[in-house]
Amino acid sequence: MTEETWGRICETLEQAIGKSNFATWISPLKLHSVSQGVARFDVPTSFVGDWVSRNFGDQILRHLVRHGEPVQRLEFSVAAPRRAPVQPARPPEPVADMPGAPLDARFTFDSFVVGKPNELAHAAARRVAEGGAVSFNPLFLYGGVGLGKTHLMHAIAWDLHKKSPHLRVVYLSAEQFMYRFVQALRERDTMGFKELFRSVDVLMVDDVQFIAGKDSTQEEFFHTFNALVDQNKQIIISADRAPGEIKDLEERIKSRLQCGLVVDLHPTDYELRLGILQQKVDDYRQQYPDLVLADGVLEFLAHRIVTNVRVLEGALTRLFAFATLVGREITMDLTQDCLSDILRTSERKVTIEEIQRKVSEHYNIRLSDMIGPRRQRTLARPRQVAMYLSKHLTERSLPEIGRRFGGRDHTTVMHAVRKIDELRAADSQIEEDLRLLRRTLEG
Ligand SMILES: Nc1ncnc2c1ncn2[C@@H]1O[C@H](COP(=O)(O)OP(=O)(O)OP(=O)(O)O)[C@@H](O)[C@H]1O
Repeated sequence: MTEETWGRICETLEQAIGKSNFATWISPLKLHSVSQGVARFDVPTSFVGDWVSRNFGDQILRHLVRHGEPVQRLEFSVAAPRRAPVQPARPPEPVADMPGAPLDARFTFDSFVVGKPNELAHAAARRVAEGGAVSFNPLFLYGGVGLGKTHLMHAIAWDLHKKSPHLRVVYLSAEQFMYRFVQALRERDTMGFKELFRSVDVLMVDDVQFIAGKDSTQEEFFHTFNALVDQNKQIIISADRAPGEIKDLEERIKSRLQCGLVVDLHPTDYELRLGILQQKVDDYRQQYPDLVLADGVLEFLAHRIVTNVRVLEGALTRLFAFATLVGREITMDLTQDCLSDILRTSERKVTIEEIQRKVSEHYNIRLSDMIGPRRQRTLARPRQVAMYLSKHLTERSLPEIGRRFGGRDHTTVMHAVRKIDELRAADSQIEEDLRLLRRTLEG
């Protein structure tokens, strides 16, 4: 199909669905190809693709057929990443034959919001991005889903590219590493594979937990790792958990991964979520200055969507798209309507029973002692911790919490909460225990 035909179809569509809808949804589509009954379009985001497919798919299909195109199906794929808030000055030239995956232009240090939960990871990433002498090798970033590990790795790569364009910086997922390795095995070119990976200056492998249990890939990864460390080349690794906790990962790899700096990206807190939302809004306003957002909407979202940043971003994108589509200001009502499914699944549903179970596991006491009458310190302290967490992570009242802890009085719960607050300030072990427990419970 020619551009001209698509142009004519667009004119008809614009009349049918109105200027504003057309500008929001159809203009961003780029016809990629029509072949074997499938018309393929590039879209700026998967959200736009889904929306167009659901709301305008039939109309587009009808028009294509009316213009003589034998199309039975439409396909939308994300062509280029969304515009970055601050674009890197110049995208890096891909190094010929390098095995890396492309970098996302949005994932830069400028667009990374720093808060308490990620400040250490951010500082370490910045340090590595400065280049120069390798101070810790590898840098191992870990944390739950969607907390910014990939973002930081890409940011390092962008910065290194900008500062030292000659450096061979390679970013890829552990899955891609395995895929390349299997391909090399199939083509009997493992030497080529080894040479390629050993010639990089900076290697970043994302989601390394993927190679756990995959014996020969682990073996190859281990040798690549050692060869690069011996040459004093920087390695950056990410995973969803600490090296020691990755099941089925060889011990020697675990210990290698622990040799450098291991940093944890903690689950986001309210302030960080709000900061990220504010940054996205500022970014969006550059494109749509007329965006009207009622007071309290961002605070509401930051409070309610605690799962991960990806979900938070998705919620905001949907809200923007919806508001643009219907030409309405983003009010609290619109937010609740439009995001009801996300809000439902993001509700924090920690129960007192869960807290009791996790806390007794953590302190290695019996669950029955959590609610039982015994009062020695080794049992009373975990019980107080569990009461404290029940107060902070559930909506239960003090009397209700007391009842669930073996029928204790609400003043006992109050005392426990106060006691743990005091201990937190004085005893870093308690603070660390609480951090870990919160993380497992909320994660
Ligand atoms: N601190 C932050 N500031 C701005 N954006 C963030 C931040 N943390 C995460 N994000 C955004 O959240 C999304 C998910 O982040 P990312 O892909 O880096 O997560 P991840 O930790 O690699 O997760 P996964 O383990 O699922 O791959 C990205 O769009 C990223 O830009």
